[in-house]
Amino acid sequence: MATQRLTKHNRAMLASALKLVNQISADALIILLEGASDWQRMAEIGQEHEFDKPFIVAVDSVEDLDGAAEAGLKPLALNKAKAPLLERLQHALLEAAADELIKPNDEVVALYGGFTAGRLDSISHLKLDERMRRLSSRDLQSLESSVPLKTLKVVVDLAVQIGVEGREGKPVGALFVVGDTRNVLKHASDSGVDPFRGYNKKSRNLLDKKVQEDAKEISQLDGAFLITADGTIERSRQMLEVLHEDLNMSKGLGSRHWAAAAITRRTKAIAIVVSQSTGTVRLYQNGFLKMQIEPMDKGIKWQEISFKPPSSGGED
Ligand SMILES: Nc1ncnc2c1ncn2[C@@H]1O[C@H](COP(=O)(O)OP(=O)(O)OP(=O)(O)O)[C@@H](O)[C@H]1O
Repeated sequence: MATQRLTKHNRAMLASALKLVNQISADALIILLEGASDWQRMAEIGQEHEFDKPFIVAVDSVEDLDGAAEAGLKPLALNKAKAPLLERLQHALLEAAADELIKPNDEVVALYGGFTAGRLDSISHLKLDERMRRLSSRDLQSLESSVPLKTLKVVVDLAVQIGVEGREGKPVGALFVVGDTRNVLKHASDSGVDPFRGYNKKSRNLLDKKVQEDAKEISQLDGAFLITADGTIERSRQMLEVLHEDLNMSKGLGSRHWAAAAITRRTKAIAIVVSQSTGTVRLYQNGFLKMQIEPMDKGIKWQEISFKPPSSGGED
């Protein structure tokens, strides 16, 4: 377990950051830490400054956050231990937005160690822009699907990772069809040996990090993943056979994207596709493109597509 001591220096920096939030009427404080800290003492320093805004503490591992919520802080697990500082900071903001701790256009004060290990030596005043909206789980909620938000977020995050990282230095595409699995199965057939078949449900659940890593490996193979609403991989390597005739798709999208849109037209499933050529993640529902996420350098940006019903012969 990693720790970060609340030294005299770190306490003084925390006090300055809290004062700054109050002085400039910022909306939240986010502290990037190297590990577990004295959460109780931190919360007390907050109280001493009459701090009543979101007090977010971000560390890499969820175990290090034990007791933070109980102390009245807002814990965030980043799982980004080896990433450069800016990426971790960006990720923390994105996660905080996704958890709706901060909002688009909010002003946030960030406290972190930029130069020396163990020392909170830097304070930034950040103005969030509209881009944050793209990360809100509200976008996923607005889909009004019977698939729980938790499952959708996990699959979208996994798809984004596949799009950004690829596999063994090569770009990889993927297709996840989530929910309404009974009906989706009527349009699916094996495209090869399914490596998940025969395993118990627990070892096929995408909420488990290990299973996510397995899915990344298998995404190199042809075909789609069929995921139940609770996140279980019901099948992988599935070829979907669905009629495309009443779909309007952007030019340049190939058969994987057509299959994704088409299956959501015929069933209540949501399809999440990673394009092998661009790393872009697209989410389809009812045959329509509902969300598009572009990979940007190492970070991610969410981009909401405004919903436009197709006109005859037009494009989506
Ligand atoms: N009907 C389908 N069901 C499941 N998977 C499919 C289907 N059609 C294509 N795929 C998968 O998509 C892969 C790429 O196909 P294609 O290049 O036509 O898709 P694309 O939409 O252009 O996607 P990309 O942007 O990733 O290239 C195929 O090798 C196959 O694994």
